[in-house]
Amino acid sequence: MGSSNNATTTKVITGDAGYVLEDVPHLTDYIHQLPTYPNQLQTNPAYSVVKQYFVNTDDSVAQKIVCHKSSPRGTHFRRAGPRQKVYFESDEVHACIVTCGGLCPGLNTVIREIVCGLSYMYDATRILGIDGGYRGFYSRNTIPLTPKVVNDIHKRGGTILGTSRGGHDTSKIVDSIQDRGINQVYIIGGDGTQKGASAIFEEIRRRGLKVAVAGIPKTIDNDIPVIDKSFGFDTAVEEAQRAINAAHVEAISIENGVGMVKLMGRYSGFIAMYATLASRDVDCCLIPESPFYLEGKGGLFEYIERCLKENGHMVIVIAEGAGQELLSQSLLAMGQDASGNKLLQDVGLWMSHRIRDHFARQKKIAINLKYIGQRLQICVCLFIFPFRFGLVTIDSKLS
Ligand SMILES: Nc1ncnc2c1ncn2[C@@H]1O[C@H](COP(=O)(O)OP(=O)(O)OP(=O)(O)O)[C@@H](O)[C@H]1O
Ligand SMILES: O=P(O)(O)OC[C@H]1O[C@](O)(CO)[C@@H](O)[C@@H]1O
Repeated sequence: MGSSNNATTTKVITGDAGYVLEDVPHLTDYIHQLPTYPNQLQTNPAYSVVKQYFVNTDDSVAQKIVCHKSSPRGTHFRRAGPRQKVYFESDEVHACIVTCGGLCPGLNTVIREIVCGLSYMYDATRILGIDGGYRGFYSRNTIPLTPKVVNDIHKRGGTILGTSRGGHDTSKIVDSIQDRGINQVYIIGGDGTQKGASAIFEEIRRRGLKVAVAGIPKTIDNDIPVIDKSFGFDTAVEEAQRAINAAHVEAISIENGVGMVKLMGRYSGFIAMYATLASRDVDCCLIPESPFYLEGKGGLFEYIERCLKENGHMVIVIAEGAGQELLSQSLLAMGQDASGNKLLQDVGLWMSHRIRDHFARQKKIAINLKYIGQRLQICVCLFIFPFRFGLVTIDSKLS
């Protein structure tokens, strides 16, 4: 097998029949002859009885499930999970957890499982919470975390650690990690957060520190191809259906009722699509991936007219990133948030006005449109997926 390291942290390892492993960086890349220790779970009856509990060091997961017999084996990623050998002894572990970016159901459950997993499975006793996202590393006091502290947090929404956008100062963050003697950093957040995590790891590598960095992907949108499902997505879809139900009730209760629901989804429409498919009350689902237009043949207005003539009511779901290109340039100039993300217009509200105006001008059908601009009530937590996320990450980081 050949291997190459580029300037960033991606390690690409190639093998027979076009096998490609896009690997994650590891402490051993820059600290050679790092001692290993037997994973103590091997002697724990709860885990040792489970056949194949431990992940083989060379296990990888294929990016694409479907392949042709003559096509190359394609890109693979390293499989997460517990290894037989670990690089940290229990009493050596000094971990910290930080949450960054927007909220997502299940954040507290992930925090809880990391703390309980490290404590009960690996006997770690020093775990800190970083207050208020990345900037909390250098501007706030830390929060000591124990199983007792996190016992009930999965019943609460949001993140007990707080979160923020912006404020990523790599050098100050790594200074803080170094000064506090932290050697495992668990970072929960979206794509911006993971870019930040990568920058932190690069600085740690540059300083030659024995500090493991674990990025735990948080996307309520479920838009990461490699994982089956991201935590919070199911909750979001369930909540979305409640909004759709409300819109449906509004629509069927009045002549030519149109219920319009805006759902989360800046760049991807998975929440909108799944909620639509589950509900069966939605007549039209607009998502960022699929362009559409309003006027003329095949346009949205024509479709609304047809639905109302056929059924007397209709429900429209729109993901918040859909149709942004239809808004005028002056409306689009909304600026950026502290992390540099483009701020979006309320496309649902804009669309509601356009639909009302169109039918008022046309004078053929008197529509009654109710708009539900649903910002998810992020107070519901998931149990199953966050639980698994927490554990797999700990196991992978120790090894
Ligand atoms: N390219 C980058 N390099 C370093 N840090 C970054 C980068 N992009 C974003 N960050 C930092 O990551 C944190 C979170 O980023 P951001 O606000 O974009 O949320 P996110 O992780 O993408 O989550 P969400 O999906 O909720 O938007 C911020 O503190 C931001 O400063
Ligand atoms: O309102 P905020 O904080 O910008 O974040 C909302 C957006 O974040 C995302 O979840 C992306 O992570 C979008 O789908 C969502 O619309």
